[in-house]
Amino acid sequence: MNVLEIRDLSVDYLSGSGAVHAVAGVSLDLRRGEILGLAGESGSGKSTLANAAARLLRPPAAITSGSVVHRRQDGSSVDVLGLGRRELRAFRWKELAVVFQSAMNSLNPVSTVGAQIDDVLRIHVPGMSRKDRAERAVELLQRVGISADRRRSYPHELSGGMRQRAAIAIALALNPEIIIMDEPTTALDVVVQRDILHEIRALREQYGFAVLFITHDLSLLMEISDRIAIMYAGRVVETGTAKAIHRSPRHPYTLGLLRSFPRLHGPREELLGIPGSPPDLRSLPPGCAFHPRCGHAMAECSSVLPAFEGDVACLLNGGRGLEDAS
Ligand SMILES: Nc1ncnc2c1ncn2[C@@H]1O[C@H](COP(=O)(O)OP(=O)(O)OP(=O)(O)O)[C@@H](O)[C@H]1O
Repeated sequence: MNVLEIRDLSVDYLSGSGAVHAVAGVSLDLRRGEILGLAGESGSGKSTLANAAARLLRPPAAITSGSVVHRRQDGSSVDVLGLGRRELRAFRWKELAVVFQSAMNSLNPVSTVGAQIDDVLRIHVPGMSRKDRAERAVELLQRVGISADRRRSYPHELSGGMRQRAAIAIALALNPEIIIMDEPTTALDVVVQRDILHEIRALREQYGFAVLFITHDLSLLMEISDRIAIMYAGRVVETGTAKAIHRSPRHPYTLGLLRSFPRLHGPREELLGIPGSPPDLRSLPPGCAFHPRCGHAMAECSSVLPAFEGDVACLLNGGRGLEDAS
């Protein structure tokens, strides 16, 4: 069952030199309780897509088409793009929370982490006593591996990893069904990063929230995601279980991404990278936007836009993409 359904979503950044089509007709489901990884090179539209789903876009960004629907556990649903300001305030934190790349951007520098959790609880759970809020704050911090006495710390007094944990604790405060994490650990060193990611998985088991997890690092995503969606030039070009994407990527771009990151386990392989650079989103090449960089491109790839069929948008092998990439 889905908890979030994105349908045919398009987002432009309007600028003097023409509209940047950052997200172009994306349809994507986030299933209840899953960790869905969203990967793609810088500029492929991952953050724009996530921010649109969380209603965090600001001008010059404009949603030009599509819908985002949150399906609640009780069977009711929320038209996210149609929410008014007041409804939006209730929706955020309670039903959907976001953790950003830099915890410094999500945390308030002049307030202790305990006070910030308290704020969320005070505003959203009016009947909750001060004592219960304090207890809940301690419980949340402990859940993410921060000791109770740290609740009196200001963000600048914490390490980068601790700040990120604190941001996650705040996101968990109201038990949302959806958490969007935009490169939440990118700024951290690899060991801290992996610790936090494994903790997110453990918390997910406990609380059952679904995560839309964004990073450009596919090998990291493989470790923690149940399913993965790959974006290129504003479109989702492949989706699949982490296992399937790892074993047999169908889109040549996915294969290129896989080969551009060192593996965390297994034999060392030469890193190949993807030749060329992503296209200008103001004027995409005709056909498949990846064709100028694709080692498998056929003549028709430069004129026919591949439809997203099954799990992949690629014209190879009658629309099935790569048959065997191993
Ligand atoms: N405020 C803006 N005005 C104009 N263009 C923008 C703006 N913000 C983002 N873009 C463009 O939209 C495209 C998608 O950006 P987005 O940040 O969503 O990609 P991303 O895949 O999340 O990249 P990254 O991994 O670098 O965050 C990029 O080409 C970017 O330059």
